[in-house]
Amino acid sequence: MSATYGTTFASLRAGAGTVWTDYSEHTFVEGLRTGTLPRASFVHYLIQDYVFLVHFSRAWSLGVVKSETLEEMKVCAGTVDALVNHEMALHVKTCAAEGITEDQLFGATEAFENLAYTRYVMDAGLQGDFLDLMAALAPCVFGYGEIGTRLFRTMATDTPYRDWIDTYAGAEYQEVCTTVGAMLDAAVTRRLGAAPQDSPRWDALQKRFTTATALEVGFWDMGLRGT
Ligand SMILES: Cc1ncc(C[n+]2csc(CCO)c2C)c(N)n1
Repeated sequence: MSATYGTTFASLRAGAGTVWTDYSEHTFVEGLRTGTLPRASFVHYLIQDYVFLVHFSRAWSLGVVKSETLEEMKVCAGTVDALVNHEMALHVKTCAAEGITEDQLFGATEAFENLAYTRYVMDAGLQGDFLDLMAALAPCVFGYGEIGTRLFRTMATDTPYRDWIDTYAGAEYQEVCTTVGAMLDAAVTRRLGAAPQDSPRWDALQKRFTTATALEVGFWDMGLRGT
């Protein structure tokens, strides 16, 4: 499954070891799949995730700044557009049904796990180059792609979280993952050559990816906790 998102992701995913499955098979994810996740946890997660996406849009915008090719720029700019003008709409729609307005979402107080993750990613990009930023962004993009695909195949037919699963399993989002995966492979080859794992930079990139994956685990934990 991960192979369809490119070889860089496949290597980083393998390098993250069990942290990857702690993320992609988290109890929160299992609750979405079976439908047993408490509604309050889901709504709490969505409110936090809205704020998360605001900051991820800023991080992808930094990707435009750090791009070295037009293709990199197009993918980053396209992701900012998709996030700000489309993906956040799922959050707005679901929260509106709970009586929560978009202004309230935008002004929500961030949980520490949320703050830690988004600012870690931003700092990776500010301190490093395009690859440092992409290594920190990658678990989010491909992880949700992988989770969406698996949940779509195995979900309980009556799970109330079908909209969420459909969003990430859908062709539109899967296409985003494929495009970002191809862009990432090209970006890595351009900067590190054909054997990137032999590069002195690889360990640092793997560390960024694994840390961002662990921060995804923390984000699910925060969602489950519901506070
Ligand atoms: C905690 C958390 N992690 C990942 C995603 C998924 N996601 C975040 S930005 C984006 C678009 C491409 O980068 C996608 C799919 C999320 N919503 N919340």
